[in-house]
Amino acid sequence: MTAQAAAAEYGLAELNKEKGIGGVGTVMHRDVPQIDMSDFDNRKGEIADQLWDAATRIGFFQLINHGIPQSQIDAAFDMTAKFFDLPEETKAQYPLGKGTNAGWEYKAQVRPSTGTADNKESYQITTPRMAGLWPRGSELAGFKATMLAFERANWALGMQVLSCFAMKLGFEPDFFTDAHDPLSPEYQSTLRLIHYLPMENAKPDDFKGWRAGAHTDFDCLTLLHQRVGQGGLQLCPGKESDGELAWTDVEPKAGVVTCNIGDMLMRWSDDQLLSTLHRVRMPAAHEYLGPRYSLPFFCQANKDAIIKGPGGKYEPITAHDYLQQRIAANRL
Ligand SMILES: O=C(O)CCC(=O)C(=O)O
Ligand SMILES: [Fe+2]
Repeated sequence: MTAQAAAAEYGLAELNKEKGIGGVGTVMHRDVPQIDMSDFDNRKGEIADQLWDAATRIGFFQLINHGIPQSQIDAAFDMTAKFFDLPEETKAQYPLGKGTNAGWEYKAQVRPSTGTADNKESYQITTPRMAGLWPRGSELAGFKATMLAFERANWALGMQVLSCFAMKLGFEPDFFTDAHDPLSPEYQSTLRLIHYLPMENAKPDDFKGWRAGAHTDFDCLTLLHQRVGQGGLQLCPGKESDGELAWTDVEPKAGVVTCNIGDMLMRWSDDQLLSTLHRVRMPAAHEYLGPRYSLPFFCQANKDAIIKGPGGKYEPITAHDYLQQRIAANRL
């Protein structure tokens, strides 16, 4: 089989797993490990052990003492709310280009698991592709500076986590940092601002959909910022299962950054690190019905990085080819 045919087959297998998982399922409690990142340089061995344990068992973990100041996270959320409050005509000047992960979309992301669009709008920041896509200072002062600084803070934290996985996988400590070099034109890590629409005036039928349908992330590692009181994220390990899926709530907590492994790192680790299925459910009628904001940062290896696991389980593929397959499938 050619490398291309093997890649196509792999992509299809991934997608087939995502079909038929759009059902409601049941809910159960599972522990999401918390990992203390303080004194990172001295405690790196211990932190790497904990990250490895979490990532090989459940694929999700929450970082505490992670070094991104709460004031910076709050400022990013404030700017996010202001951005989505802009008039539609203003936001429409900065549209998401197909397959670029840069710009604004409104109810455009269709998940293979549900076949319908997520009930949200989002704005993607992928730094080399932002020409003409930033709101002007006269439209939203301070937005660009706040978001660029926040993007870089997330990148740095993501690279600390990835350096632990590099160590465990037998790569050089900066192996993933080089593969996510932000100064390269091939850089494709993305900060996404998400606004899930308020449900106060929603019709009963609207509650039947999903804020974000079940999916796994395409990237290596996702760092997710959530607001306390704006829950709804649920995870479900073991996406192979064909019975009814059991989902676990991941409650937003003060001071934590919730992380999950994506498909790219799962492949890069020869399937040792788990990319776990997750979704954002609608609130129930008695719960908080206001808007929900979240800020995921996707560590996606640069386009020219070659994804090749230490044990060679899969054919090498560039991160570009790998991502294009997945983005095309989600029709975004
Ligand atoms: O908004 C959230 O809590 C999760 C978002 C998410 O899973 C994604 O954008 O991939
Ligand atoms: Fe996700």
